[in-house]
Amino acid sequence: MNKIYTLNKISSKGIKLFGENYLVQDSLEEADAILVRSAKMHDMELPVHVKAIARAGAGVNNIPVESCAEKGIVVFNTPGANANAVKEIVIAGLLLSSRKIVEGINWAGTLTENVAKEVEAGKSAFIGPEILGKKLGVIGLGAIGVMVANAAQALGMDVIGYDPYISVDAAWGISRHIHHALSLEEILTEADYITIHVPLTPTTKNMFNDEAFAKMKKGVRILNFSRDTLVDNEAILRAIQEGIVEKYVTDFPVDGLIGHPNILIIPHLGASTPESEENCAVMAVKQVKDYLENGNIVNSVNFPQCEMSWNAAFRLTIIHKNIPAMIGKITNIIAEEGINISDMLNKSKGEWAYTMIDTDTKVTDQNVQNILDIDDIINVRVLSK
Ligand SMILES: NC(=O)c1ccc[n+]([C@@H]2O[C@H](COP(=O)([O-])OP(=O)(O)OC[C@H]3O[C@@H](n4cnc5c(N)ncnc54)[C@H](O)[C@@H]3O)[C@@H](O)[C@H]2O)c1
Ligand SMILES: O=C(O)[C@H](O)COP(=O)(O)O
Repeated sequence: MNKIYTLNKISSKGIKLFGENYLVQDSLEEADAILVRSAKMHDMELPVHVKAIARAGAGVNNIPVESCAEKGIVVFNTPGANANAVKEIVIAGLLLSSRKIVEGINWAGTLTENVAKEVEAGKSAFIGPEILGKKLGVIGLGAIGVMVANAAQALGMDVIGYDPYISVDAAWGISRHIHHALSLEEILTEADYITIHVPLTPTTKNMFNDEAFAKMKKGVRILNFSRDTLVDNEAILRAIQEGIVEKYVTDFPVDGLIGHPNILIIPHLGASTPESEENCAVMAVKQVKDYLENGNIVNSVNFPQCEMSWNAAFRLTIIHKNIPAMIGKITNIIAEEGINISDMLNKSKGEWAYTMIDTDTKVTDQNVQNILDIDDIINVRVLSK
């Protein structure tokens, strides 16, 4: 029986897919895998029985990805599974940043008498420009950025996108009407609206700082549905004060920004639709099951994509450092006991590698230990059909 610890509430549509050989629990005790959304895991002790963590969502900055790799814990996410939900809220954010809809609704809610007359007399305080024909800069053209760029272009915006690491799949999906910016500077200096869709990493942290705001057009509207600290909050407050930023729409409430008239704060609702919660849960559960049962790795952020059809009786999966002569050392141990390898796959990602070896005869416990004893082997699992 595999045990799964759910650190956040995960859609039941996904949980049901585990089936009867799994126990889904709200404790870490003997857990083989953890399902998580935004819960912070950096201070968690992860015991040796944890083999996998699946983030039902995109951002993995809440998970200690590198130290998990060192412990042989495979971390998964669910690329694209919530992208449409985020695209829709970003389009709403674009309109809210422009038209004073929230401000107008709040004001109308305060009226008590002669409401129709008061509305007509007071509504001119809530004028805001149309987005048609305005220039939108999209930073990060991944699953979300591409969808946002295409949707904004379909609404009549002039869209420029910037992503120096764009994937081939994302490039295929982008409308030919989107202008490809060759530098971040181009977006910062030209756009009337800027939306940011990059992961939070040490290099993207505070990407929007004083220097970046100084390059922007006066009256620019900024949308941040990616992560709080991509934007330096002190710097954006200064940019608002100086009249550079007209409106900041963010999905990340933090101290110091609440209640500011030029800032609209949404309580991290980007992925909060039934559809995306289900998509993320289903994808996360399928990936964890496939890893625990078959050893396949799909959509990991710390280990390589590694999938192999399984026709033999046994499978060894080995997590190790990506260094020379490792395969030879492992296969020598298996060959010593006269076992034939019927299929094998080895892939690497950065400093980590993963090897799958299928055999019809079970590798003895002693030889599994001998493999484990090789320097830079992190863990070995023996799976049987
Ligand atoms: N508000 C929400 O609820 C919500 C929901 C989903 C995702 N997110 C956030 O949005 C981020 C993006 O999600 P996604 O699904 O599009 O991820 P993704 O991995 O598909 O796309 C990210 C893109 O950013 C690009 N990129 C990385 N560094 C860059 C840089 N310095 N300049 C320009 N481009 C850069 C990458 O090449 C990639 O194409 C996530 O990491 C997460 O933090 C928020
Ligand atoms: O990175 C993500 O997928 C989003 O920030 C969604 O977070 P959530 O699953 O906590 O809503």
